Amino acid sequence: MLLIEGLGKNFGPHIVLHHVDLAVRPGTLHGLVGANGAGKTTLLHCLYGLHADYRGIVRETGGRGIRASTGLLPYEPYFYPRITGREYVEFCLQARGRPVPSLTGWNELLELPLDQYAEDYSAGMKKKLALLALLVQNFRYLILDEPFNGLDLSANLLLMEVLRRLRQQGTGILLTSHLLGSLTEVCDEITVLAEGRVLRHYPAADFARLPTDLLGQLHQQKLAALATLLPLS
Ligand SMILES: Nc1ncnc2c1ncn2[C@@H]1O[C@H](COP(=O)(O)OP(=O)(O)OP(=O)(O)O)[C@@H](O)[C@H]1O
Repeated sequence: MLLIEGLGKNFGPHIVLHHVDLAVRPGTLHGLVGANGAGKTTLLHCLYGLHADYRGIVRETGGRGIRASTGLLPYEPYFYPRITGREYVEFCLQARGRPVPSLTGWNELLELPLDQYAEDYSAGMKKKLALLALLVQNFRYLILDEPFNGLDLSANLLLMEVLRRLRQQGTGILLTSHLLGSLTEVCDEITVLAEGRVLRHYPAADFARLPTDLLGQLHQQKLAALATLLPLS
């Protein structure tokens, strides 16, 4: 299990995360939602070890360490100039000392032009390429920052099915998204983050309440302003 206990993080004087607790269990899909700037990406980066200067505890309970067992899909994957898609995946595997398997099977699904330069890919193709580099590695845990963002409709549906099957195989997945419907479709639990604090953890049985809760809790002031701008007749 990936465990976050009492996580706090500042950027200078700005407190971005306040004592956050969260668990990613094997064989479960855990969604993380929150407004722009709520601290989702910062939380994922602390969990993966991209920030070291946080408070609290972040650990993998199996003893293998988070980096060894976890793959991260960044919000905006970066690709070095003048490397092809295939070379990018090979680089990711070699950096971890892993053998490079055939990419054919997964790429029949993702349909990427692997011998073209990755920097010339569209935004959606770049996301698929970063996903491909994760999918060929059989991680025990995946941390996915906005995985649906930029993907077309069929790729989104395909990704949801991939996530369901990974869960079935025991992979623990933490993912952020602004697409609440996609999260409620696939997740086992959803955590709502607001201004760096956990507002509430929702088990699947409570998902039906999420849209109303989010509108009420996160946007009370905005709903009042909207009532002035567009009053209900
Ligand atoms: N490197 C940084 N230096 C200073 N402030 C930062 C840095 N990274 C993030 N922040 C601030 O931390 C806060 C949380 O940012 P974060 O990217 O974690 O939010 P988010 O919930 O992922 O937002 P979004 O939904 O827009 O992606 C924001 O106020 C942001 O400006």
